[in-house]
Formats: sequence, C-alpha cells, structure tokens
Amino acid sequence: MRVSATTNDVVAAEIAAEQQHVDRVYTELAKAAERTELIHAEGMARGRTDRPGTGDPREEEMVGLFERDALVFSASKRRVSLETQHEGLVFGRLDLEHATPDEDGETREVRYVGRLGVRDDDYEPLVVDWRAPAAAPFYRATPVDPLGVLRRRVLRCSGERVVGVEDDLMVAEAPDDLVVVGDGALMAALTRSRGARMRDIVATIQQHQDEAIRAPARGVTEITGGPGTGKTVVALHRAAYLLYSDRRRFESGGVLVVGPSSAYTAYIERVLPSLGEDSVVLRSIGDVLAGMTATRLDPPATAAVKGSLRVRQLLARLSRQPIPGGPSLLRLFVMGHAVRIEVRDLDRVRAQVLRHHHRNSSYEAAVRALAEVAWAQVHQGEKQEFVDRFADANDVEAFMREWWRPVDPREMLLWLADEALVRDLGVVSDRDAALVAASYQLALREGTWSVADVAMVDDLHARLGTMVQLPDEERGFYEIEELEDASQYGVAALRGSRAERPVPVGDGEEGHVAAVEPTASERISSDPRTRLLAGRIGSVEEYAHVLVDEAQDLSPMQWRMLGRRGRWASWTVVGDLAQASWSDLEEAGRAREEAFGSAVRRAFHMDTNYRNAREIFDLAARMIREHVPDADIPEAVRETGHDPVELTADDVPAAAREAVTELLGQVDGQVAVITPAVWRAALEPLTGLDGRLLVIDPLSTKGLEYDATLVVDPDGIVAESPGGVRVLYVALTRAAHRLTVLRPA
Ligand SMILES: Nc1ncnc2c1ncn2[C@@H]1O[C@H](COP(=O)(O)OP(=O)(O)OP(=O)(O)O)[C@@H](O)[C@H]1O
Repeated sequence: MRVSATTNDVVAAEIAAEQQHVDRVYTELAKAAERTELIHAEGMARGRTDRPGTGDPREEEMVGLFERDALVFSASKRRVSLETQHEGLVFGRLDLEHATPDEDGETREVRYVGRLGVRDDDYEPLVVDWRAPAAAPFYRATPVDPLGVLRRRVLRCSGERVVGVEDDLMVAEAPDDLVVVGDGALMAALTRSRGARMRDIVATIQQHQDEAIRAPARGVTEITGGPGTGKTVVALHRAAYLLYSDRRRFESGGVLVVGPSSAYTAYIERVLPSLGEDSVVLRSIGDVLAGMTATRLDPPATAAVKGSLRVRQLLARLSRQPIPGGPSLLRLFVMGHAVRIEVRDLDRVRAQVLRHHHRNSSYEAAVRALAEVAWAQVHQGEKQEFVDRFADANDVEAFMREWWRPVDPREMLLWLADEALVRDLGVVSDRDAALVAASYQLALREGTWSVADVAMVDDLHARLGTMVQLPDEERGFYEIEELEDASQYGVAALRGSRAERPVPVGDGEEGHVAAVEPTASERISSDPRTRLLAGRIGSVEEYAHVLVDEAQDLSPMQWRMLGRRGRWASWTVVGDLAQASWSDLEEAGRAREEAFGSAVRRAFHMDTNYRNAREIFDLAARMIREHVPDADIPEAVRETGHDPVELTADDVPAAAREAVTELLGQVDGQVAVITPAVWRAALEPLTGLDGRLLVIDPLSTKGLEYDATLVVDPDGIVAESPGGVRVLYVALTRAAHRLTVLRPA
C-alpha cells in the first residue's frame, strides 16, 4: 500500500524508526572518530588493499577501511563544514528477501546504504558504503529484475535528522509489514531548486548511471548523451567509485578532473568531498599546466589557429630560433690562439645541438659543439686540452649566458608578438600571422594569457625541457661576470639579472623541478610582462586517471596537453557533440585518439534529461534538430506546466529587467541572464537586483545549470561563436524550471 507523505501518522512512525537507526550510526561514528584520532599517524595507511584483480578489500581489511573512512569523513566534514545542503550520511535502505535462510533461519534482511561504511562494536555493518558491492542492488534493482529487493527506501535527512522517506516497491505486492511511502525520490530530487554548487546524487543514482559509475577502471570509458543527462555528475561519482575500489592506485597515482572553466570547477567542487573524497585534483582547461593560469578566451579565428595541430610546426620552428637580441659573434683567445665564430656557424651549431637535445638542458652539448668549431679554426696542439680550456674560458661562459640561457616557454611564446617573426617562420598565412601577433601584443598590454596559450606553452615546454634553478650563490657569481664581458659580444642590451645557467643533467634528459608559484609582488605587479612570466613552469604532472568533461570542446592542442598527463592513465571522457564549440571536430578526434593510444574503450550512453523541464527542453530540441539533424536528443522526464516565454522588445535592457524580475519571483534558486557580448555591458547592472542573479556569456555556462534563465538575443549568440547554434543549444538547456527568451526587435 502506498501512502501519501503528508496525510498519515504511519509516515511519522516510519521516520521515527529510521531515526533510531540513524542515531545509532552517528553514535558509532563518533566513537570511531575518537579511535581514528588516536591512530591518526597510521590512519591513511589503513584501508588499502593489495588484493589483485577486483581491488575489493578483504573482510579483515574492512575494519581498516572503516577507520580510514571515519578519518576522511571527519576531515571532509571540517572542510565543507557540513554545508546547508548536506544530504546526511545514511540515505538508503534496502529490504531484501533471500531465497535461502541465513544461519538464524531468516530470509529477510535490512541493509542501510550511506556515504561511507560504518560498523558497530562487533563489526556488524550498520551502513554499507554506496560503492561497496553490497550496495549495488540499491541502484540496480528494478521491478523486472529486483535482485532480491522488496522495497528500496531513500531517507531524506537534514544533517543528522531524518525528515522524509520515499519508497520504490520492486515487487508487485508489498508484504503486509512493509509500508510504502512517498512519490519517488528521483522526482523529489529533480524538482527542488538549484544552488550555486552541484549536489551529489548518491541517493538517487539510476540503474543505467550506476553501470557507468561502476565500470572497470581500465582503458577509456566514454559517457555520451544530450544536455542534462547527468554525464558530469555520473563521471564524478565514478571518480569516487574508482578511489574506493582501488585506493592504492588512484590515491597515490592521482585523479585529475578537467572541465571547461573555473566557474565549472567551482560549481562541481563540492560533489567529491560530499562523497568523502578530497584527493582529486580539479582543474579548468586554462589551469592544467602547473605555474600558469588563463581564463581569457581568444576571438574565434585566433583560437582556431592556436588550437589546431598546424601550430605545432610553428612552435617547432620557434623553439629553434635564436634568442631575439642575443649575441651574433663569439670572439676570444684560447691558449694564445684567436677564435672567431660568426653568426652562420653559430646558427649551424644551434640547429645541430637542438636536433638531439632539449634546449634548456643542453648547455654542455652546445659548449662542446662550439669547441669543435673553434678547434677546426685552430687545429694546433693537443685537441683535448684545447677543448677543455675553451669550455673553461670565462669569455665562453659569459657568451653562453646570453646565447644559450634557459628560455621560459612563456617568454618564447611572447616572441610571437613580432608579426615579422611569425611570418618568417612560414607556417601560417599572413592573415593568421597578424592574428597571432596581435594576440600576444594584447597579452603584453594586459598581462593575461588566453586559455589556448596554455596548451601552446605546454608544447614548447616539452620541446625546451624544464628550466632548472641555480643555487643563489652560483647565480651571483655569473651576474658579476656578465657586467664585465657582455659588451664584447655584440649584446645589444643587457637583460635583468634573472638569467640562469641550466644544470646539465645528461643528454636529452630534463632536470625536474616543481612549479614555482608567483611571488605576491609578481602577482600584483603593474608590469604586464612580469605578471605573464610570474612563477615558474614545473615538470608535467602525470595521473593514474584523467576525467575530461565537456570533451567535445577540446582543441587538438588541448588533447595533446592532456595526453602528456595521462600517458599511463585510464580515462573517463564525457561529452556531447551537439554542444561542441570547437569547429574542426575531425582533427580534434584524431588528437584525442592519439592521447588514448590503444587502450580498450567502453561506451555508455545517457538518454534521459534530468535537468530541464520538458517544456524547456522541447524548445531547445526543436531548435537544434533544425540545424543539426543528427543531434543526440534525450528525453526530458519532468513536466512543470510552464511553457518558455518568448519576447521581442525594442528596449532590450528594460525588457530584460522586467523578465528577470518575474523569474526571480517564480523560483527560489539561481537565475542567469545569458547574453552575447553585444548586450553584456547594458545588462550587467541587473546583477544589482538580487544576489541570486548573474549575467554570464553563453560559453561560460558550459556544464552549469540554474533554476531559471533569460536567454538574450539568440541570433547574437549564434553569430558571435564559432560553435554557432551548438552554443545557443547550450544556453537554452541551462534552466531547470523556467526559461524566457528575449529577442531584440
Ligand atoms: N539520478 C539522478 N538523481 C538526481 N538528480 C540527477 C540524477 N542524474 C542527474 N541528475 C541531475 O541532473 C542535472 C544535470 O546533470 P549533469 O550536469 O551531470 O548533466 P550533463 O549531462 O553533464 O549536462 P550538460 O551536458 O548539459 O552539461 C544535475 O542537476 C544532476 O544533479
């Protein structure tokens, strides 16, 4: 029998019964937290399993797991300060009927499911971790295949208090002693209002989502599906599952989650900690390379040049260029013989050394090659002695400090501000050369990098090798030398004293240093160039698992950048081609295949839209079907009875104000005004209306959602973006409950 949640004392009795169990769990958890404080030193070492294959822990290891979980839980509890949206530790209950009785002759079992596993003093499970095999029926049971489940119950909690229960019956008729309450937990979860942070869905994961979450770690797991189908949230639960099922591998090897923007990382950052995991690295695509942060987007035509693989040839040639303004003549005496090496020979030596070595770790190779040229000029006496004396000469050291100083890949990229140089490199058309040069002139004026620059710097970094910092005193010595001798070498202007000599560490090998963060004064420097070059680029960080969201938007160069971080990794890749903002999907596809290598692939497709009310999604689907007939259109499951409002107005700002005021009155959560750049300045003042309101450009809404949206000037959105209608499709599918579309007359 199903009873309405508001009309019956039975419900109150059910809640009270569940509360008793939840109280017991929290009491045990408090005891465990005390215990774990005592064993803090060894805490994190517990709960690791060396069991090969499945990675499932042994029974005796569960004790360790529980201690570890309690420790992690209390840590993450502090970190997220059990935020207002906290769903509670225990969220599910299964009533099972087994075919064979247990040792006490019972066929019935009650099993609770929660964010982590909790046992009582006798190590009897009070709650099973949602990721444990024993919790799988909570997500997998269906009336067609109930897996022994009679009733699945979701407990709604506010902190430690049970405030509601929602049941699903898995058998045709409930046994008399089982009350069935509520209208289903999923609908309740989908109807509520959206906050500024994404919530976990651990209590309402659907069967097809669970299959993707628990898929084996190996290889590449692709999750595709239209807007709002839960791809992101499923992928994040998968990251938590992987950490649970093979903690040793993924915690020590690292899990990297990459998304389109810092707004996106801020939006999802709470999900994993709420599941008890805080060891995952979240990065926006402009923030993947340690030591560099970019949020600015290039104009589409410039981004297309910078993101395509063609630019690699440009960078290859750039990396072999002499340092602009560097010396063009080496002149000195060695053992009484005059040596004079002119620019042609210098160029030849540079090309020859760079054929076999990274620039930033080939100091000695370059000196040896110069010594050979010098010896060819002199050819008198003992060669080895001559070469040694040449290499030791102060004049050679001083020359090398200018001619072969380590080059920061970011500094090298800025050489492209010189349009003549870009054209001379001979890879891109004159039109593209002008676009590229203009973008670095802008960078030098503003002191900001664009998102596309990060993958270019990463590419140059791989070519140049990591810069190695010299100890201070050694650097001091060279600074004095520099002042004495530099004028002899045709050095036009002396740079500041930041020049360093690399520490050679063997042919082609890189010295590894971690990224150095910018100092406070560098970060706030008023000099744009200082801001651009603040800190230091570190060595590439590799990961055991890389999760890429909004993968359809990555440029080929960005795929290469991620490939360097996931050479030995397994992958989870999430995307929807109909939402792509990168224009050359074929080239991006090739770069992506290269990043994955020959790893096994498995694909999951999501076809239910959990975000948008059906009325909203119908409008978006009509639009995209018209332009992209093969778009992957999901089915929206929820109806509100409120059709989207479509307006046309002469005075766009005034009409926008009226429309958002209405939307703010209709929903409890966030409202976004999604606008192309042309209306941005005029609409920005609307943010003063309410703290729940924000004004945002269409591309920045990727992966995000709001209770209501006002989409301004759809044609303007299509016109300003290289993704065209696909970006408009993104904008139209951000609202959960209400949508208004405003067109200028
Ligand atoms: N099983 C579920 N239970 C409750 N809410 C869910 C469930 N699955 C998805 N959702 C909700 O649906 C919304 C959309 O999910 P998500 O952002 O992961 O979709 P997406 O496929 O990544 O969307 P897009 O491609 O448009 O960015 C989120 O609010 C998410 O919490």
